[in-house]
Amino acid sequence: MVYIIRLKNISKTYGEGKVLAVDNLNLTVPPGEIFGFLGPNGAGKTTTIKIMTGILAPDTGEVELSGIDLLKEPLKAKRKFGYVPDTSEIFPRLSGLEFLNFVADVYEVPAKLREERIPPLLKLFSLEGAINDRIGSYSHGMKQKLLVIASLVHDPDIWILDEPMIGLDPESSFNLKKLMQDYAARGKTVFFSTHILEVAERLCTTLGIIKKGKLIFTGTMEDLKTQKQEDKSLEELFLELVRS
Ligand SMILES: Nc1ncnc2c1ncn2[C@@H]1O[C@H](COP(=O)(O)OP(=O)(O)OP(=O)(O)O)[C@@H](O)[C@H]1O
Repeated sequence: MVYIIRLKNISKTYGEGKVLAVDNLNLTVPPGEIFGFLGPNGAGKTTTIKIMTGILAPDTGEVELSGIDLLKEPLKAKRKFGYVPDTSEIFPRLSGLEFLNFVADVYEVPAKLREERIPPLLKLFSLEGAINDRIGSYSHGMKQKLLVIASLVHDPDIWILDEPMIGLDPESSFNLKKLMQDYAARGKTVFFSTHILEVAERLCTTLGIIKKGKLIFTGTMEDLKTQKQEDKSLEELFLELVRS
């Protein structure tokens, strides 16, 4: 089996070892999946995503993205993914377009490809009219959409999003979900965290559930129903799992 994302024995503590945020986590994702990462508040989702994207170093363990060891070859591995963080704090003095060009410069995206990729995304998220305005004047949702577009300028193999639907209006949220599906249909991989279980149930091809830093389930919705021997909604099964 070929995996595009592989986390091996990842552990992470905060506060000089007092808080065990991620506890010996193992996770693999094959290409072409839409992987939904679920778990209660404080379960370790953001910490795992920050480790997966090289923002935080794990105490122990290995991260492999597209076959590249993130800890040994960070720059090479970081080219493989686009990342949408759970905060939308971006340079307030830059215009939206300056920010997108800055990101495209970092990833060395040629002008021709920028011209191909950026305008359709601006149109999709209705940002064309604001693209020359300073980011400081944007609403939370507009910043979020700009970050989504920025994460795709280099057309990465892996798209990692932390709580991406928060603050998006219904149309933008719909467009984002469609974009995720189109992306996976091209054989690429989407990994995102969410608390919106209806979205996860409809959109994800694989689910991962984390509780107190441990992965307590990975598989399809069907696998979850089989494991629990119950034909219930994801919401009901999820609550049963995390309460037990
Ligand atoms: N910088 C930090 N310093 C100390 N503890 C932290 C820090 N960041 C996270 N934690 C703790 O680590 C644990 C995991 O947090 P994390 O943010 O990864 O969870 P999460 O699943 O993303 O939660 P949420 O759904 O609320 O966003 C929690 O107990 C949290 O309080």
